Amino acid sequence: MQRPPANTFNLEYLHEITNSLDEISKQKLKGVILTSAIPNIFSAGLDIKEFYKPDLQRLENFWSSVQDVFIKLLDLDFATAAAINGHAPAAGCVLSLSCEYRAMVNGNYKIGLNEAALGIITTPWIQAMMYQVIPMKHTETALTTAKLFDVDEALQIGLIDEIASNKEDAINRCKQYIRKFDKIPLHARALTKQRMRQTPIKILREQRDEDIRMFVDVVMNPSVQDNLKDYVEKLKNKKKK
Ligand SMILES: CCCCCCCCCCCC/C=C/CC(=O)SCCNC(=O)CCNC(=O)[C@H](O)C(C)(C)COP(=O)(O)OP(=O)(O)OC[C@H]1O[C@@H](n2cnc3c(N)ncnc32)[C@H](O)[C@@H]1OP(=O)(O)O
Repeated sequence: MQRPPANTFNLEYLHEITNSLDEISKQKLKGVILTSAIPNIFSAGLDIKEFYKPDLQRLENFWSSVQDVFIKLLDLDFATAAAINGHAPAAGCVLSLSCEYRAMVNGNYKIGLNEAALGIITTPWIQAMMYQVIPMKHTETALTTAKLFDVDEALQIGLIDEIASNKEDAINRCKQYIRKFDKIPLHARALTKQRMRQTPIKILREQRDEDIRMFVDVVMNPSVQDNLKDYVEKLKNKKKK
């Protein structure tokens, strides 16, 4: 990913990603490794500008595109791994959770789902995605407290699989993970993966329209807009301090 300054996902970038995923899903690949070309930030999540004072039609398109990317990522037949070379809050964390394996570079980085702090509620398919990776009890506490974990904590609860010393090491660990499937028939691997991951996809497919309506309602709520205003200001003012 290379969308400076923080690899955030806006509508146009989500479309680009959708096209890339469509393209790579036609190829016979062994696996894909997601990482960031931006030092110290894997992804800062969804672009907050998309939901602060939004245009309604664009907001609906935006959330629909988020849903598309999520389904396409989870549905990829081949192995997916994340070399997390920096902060991975919110959708950055979801992106890594949608992969089968995660190696995170050691450093003063945070990973987790902090939506509640912004007044946004995590949707059931994201919750399901998270409790497929870490136990339900940890998921509930993490989501309700908007917890961002440091690297050691993330390893301890299983949010990441390994700690790497740097980006190259993280990528090599991802490659080693993907090589584990060299001798496994592709079809059997793909179907097993699909079945293991069907819960979040099923939840989302069954309620896509309702999910968009709920997201729009939450985002347009005046108190959420007030929260977002403060949050955007805080991010802007960080550099001035
Ligand atoms: C393959 C792709 C798939 C993608 C989608 C998958 C499906 C996902 C679905 C899941 C949906 C779940 C819902 C998620 C909701 C969200 O994601 S809301 C976003 C929440 N994000 C945050 O709260 C993170 C906010 N940012 C930070 O905390 C920090 O920026 C950082 C810790 C990440 C990095 O800190 P630092 O290195 O000090 O950089 P900064 O100076 O803070 O930031 C640099 C630059 O980026 C701007 N920025 C940062 N984050 C965002 C953001 N989320 N949106 C918009 N802009 C952001 C920040 O303002 C700075 O801008 P300037 O340089 O000042 O212009």
